[in-house]
Amino acid sequence: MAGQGFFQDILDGDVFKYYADGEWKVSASKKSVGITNPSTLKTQYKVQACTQEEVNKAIESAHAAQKIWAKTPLWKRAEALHRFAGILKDQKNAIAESLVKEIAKPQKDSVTEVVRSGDLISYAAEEGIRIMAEGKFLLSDSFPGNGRNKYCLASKIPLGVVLCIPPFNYPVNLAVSKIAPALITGNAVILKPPTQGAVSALHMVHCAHMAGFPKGLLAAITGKGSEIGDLMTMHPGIDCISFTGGDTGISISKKAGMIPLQMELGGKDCCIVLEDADLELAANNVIKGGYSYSGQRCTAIKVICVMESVAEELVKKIVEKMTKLKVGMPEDNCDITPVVSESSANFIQGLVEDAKTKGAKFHQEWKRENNLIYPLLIDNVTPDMRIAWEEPFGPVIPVIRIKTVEEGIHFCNANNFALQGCVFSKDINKAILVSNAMETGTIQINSAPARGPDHFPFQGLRDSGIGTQGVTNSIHMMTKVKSTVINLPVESYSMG
Ligand SMILES: NC(=O)C1=CN([C@@H]2O[C@H](COP(=O)(O)OP(=O)(O)OC[C@H]3O[C@@H](n4cnc5c(N)ncnc54)[C@H](OP(=O)(O)O)[C@@H]3O)[C@@H](O)[C@H]2O)C=CC1
Ligand SMILES: O=C(O)[C@H](O)COP(=O)(O)O
Repeated sequence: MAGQGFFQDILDGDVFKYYADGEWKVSASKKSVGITNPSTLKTQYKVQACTQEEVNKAIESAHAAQKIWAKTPLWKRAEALHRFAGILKDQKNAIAESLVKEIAKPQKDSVTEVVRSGDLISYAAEEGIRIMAEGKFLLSDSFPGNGRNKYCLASKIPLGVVLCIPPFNYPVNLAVSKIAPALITGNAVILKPPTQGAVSALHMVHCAHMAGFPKGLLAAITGKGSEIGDLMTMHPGIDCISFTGGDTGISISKKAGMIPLQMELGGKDCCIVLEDADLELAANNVIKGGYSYSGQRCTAIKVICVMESVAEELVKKIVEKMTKLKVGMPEDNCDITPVVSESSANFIQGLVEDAKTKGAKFHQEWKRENNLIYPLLIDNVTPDMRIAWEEPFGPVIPVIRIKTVEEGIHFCNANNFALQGCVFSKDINKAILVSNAMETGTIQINSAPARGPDHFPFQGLRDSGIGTQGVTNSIHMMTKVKSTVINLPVESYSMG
């Protein structure tokens, strides 16, 4: 049960506390925010609705703690992160339970998310030591007109306080993907968990608490993003924002000050299937890459552009494999579980109805039971249909039949989103040419799009984000350069 046993300190009655100054606290607001279980439609958990004063205080404490943390030896920082990772993985089943109940993630995927998060933390600890231990030594006479009378020692230093805002679909993994790089580089962290996913995130934070970080270094402030989000993203005490989510990120980028931003937003990942593709492989990847977690992944396949000569055969294979998808509840490890909210389900339904009205071919009947949407493959999709361009974030995939490869590349590049994509072909040379033409952050050749493994660079272009994630890139992004120049009275080689 959430908030029990190892986690008993984080619960106050039926409301989970927020975390600041190294303690679990009850907000002065005396208000809470309900978290609806997507499967039961009932309030599953409640979290504190924190106040502006509590936001201000947490950021103030974070700055104080960060000064001390920045002076903590790198190996000690790494040790604390390894402890955090170990405790988190020990608690994988308890945290998985809250993931199942607040975001309807299948139980097996929920456990995987927690284990993957522990691995990411440990990797960040080691990668961070290597990166932060290295600086740069420059000689002045390497630039024309200069003698060798200046030695420049350049090193990486922390930014200060990093605001980490993860989304509902990975409230643990996409939180630690921000928190771990921030901490190993000597920053403090303010975490604003997604409302749906907040309890899982708070359980993760308790593992960090038990690992023994300095008081105030990490805070978890709960409350609706629409209510306290601006307070945090526009706060003068925030030195960096790392955000993953929807187009909220675009509005945040317009409000934030002169600070480094790392934004990973939506995606419309295009799957181009060429005539020489291994269609069995392609079909298997559409199933795995398009329908897992009910398509609620920014890297999910969101449109298939298949050469018309092989379209019938590919569609037949996909449709047949779709019949094997288990539809039901996350507790039963079903493949297709309820989407995160009624509003999301309604949005998906809107896209489907639009496609129906405009003449798309449905290979399955539309079926919805509350937030549970049965998987659909919508064929003969044309550019006038919304689903050709918009991100359903649900178990619904459009198929566009193309006559030329260029048509597929056009669909990929004409979309506002540009996160990932994939191309299936047995000819690696052809696949590389197509990959190079697809203007997205990542292209997978002969496999479905995916963010993992988590040390790979991961970036969105256009409306899919700014900056690059992936452990190494996040570490670099959460630092700035400090130069110390030693000025010699004469050229350093004057003697001898
Ligand atoms: N790129 C990706 O990996 C993901 C993309 N998405 C896209 O986003 C859409 C909506 O998903 P959702 O998770 O609701 O995404 P949102 O962008 O609405 O929320 C993402 C995070 O931002 C917070 N937030 C909301 N408003 C503000 C604000 N004004 N200032 C600061 N933080 C804020 C949310 O908190 P709160 O929950 O309290 O609102 C949540 O923690 C999806 O349909 C999908 O298209 C969603 C998830 C992952
Ligand atoms: O934001 C998301 O949805 C995730 O970055 C996708 O990660 P995954 O490819 O590992 O599911």
